[in-house]
Amino acid sequence: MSERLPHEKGFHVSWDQLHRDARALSWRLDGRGPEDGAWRAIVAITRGGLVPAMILARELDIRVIDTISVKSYNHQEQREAQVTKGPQAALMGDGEGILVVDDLVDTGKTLELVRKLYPKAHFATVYAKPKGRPLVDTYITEVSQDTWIFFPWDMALQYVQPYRGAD
Ligand SMILES: O=P(O)(O)OC[C@H]1O[C@H](OP(=O)(O)OP(=O)(O)O)[C@H](O)[C@@H]1O
Ligand code: HPA
Ligand SMILES: [Mg+2]
Repeated sequence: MSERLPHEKGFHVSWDQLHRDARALSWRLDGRGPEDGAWRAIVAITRGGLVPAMILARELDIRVIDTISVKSYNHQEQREAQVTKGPQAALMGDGEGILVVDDLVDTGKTLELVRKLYPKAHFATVYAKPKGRPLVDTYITEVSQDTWIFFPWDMALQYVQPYRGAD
C-alpha cells in the first residue's frame, strides 16, 4: 500500500457507471480479435477483473472464460507481483486471440507480469493511470496517477448530515 496511498483525489465509480464504461469497452473490442475479428476466450485477472469480464463476455457473446490470480507483495517498498493461480495452459498458448481483462491498470506491475506470460494476448482495462498506460492495449477512462479509484464493491451507502443543521 505504501506507493498507493495517500492519493490527492478520489474517483468514485457507481455500479451504473462501471456497467456503462465496461459496455463501452466491449464496443471498442468488438471485431478486433485476430481471426475474423473473433476472440477465443476472456481471462479475468482476479478479483477486480471479474465484473468487467462478465459484462464483456455478455456483450461480445464469449462463453469461454478463465481466470488468473495475481498477488502483490511488498518487499521493502518494492511491490512484486506473483501468479498464484493460472488459466488452463491448453487454452492460453502464447495468448493469441485471448482477451485479458482487469478493472484498472495503475503502476502496470500486474499487467507487466501477465504480459510476459502471454505476449500475444490483448490487454483491456476499464480505467487506466499514466504509469500503466503503456501496458494496456485498450481502455476507456484515464485518471491521474494521484487519483484513487473507488469501486462500487468497496463502498456502501451512508447517511450524511444535511447541509444546514450539522452540529
Ligand atoms: O497496475 P498495478 O499497480 O499492478 O495495480 C492494478 C491492480 O491492482 C488491483 O488489484 P489488487 O492487486 O489490489 O487485487 P484485487 O483485484 O483482488 O482487489 C487492480 O484490480 C489491478 O488488478
Ligand atoms: O486506484 C485504485 N483503486 C482501487 N484499487 C487499486 N489498485 C491499484 N490502484 C487502485
Ligand atoms: Mg486486481
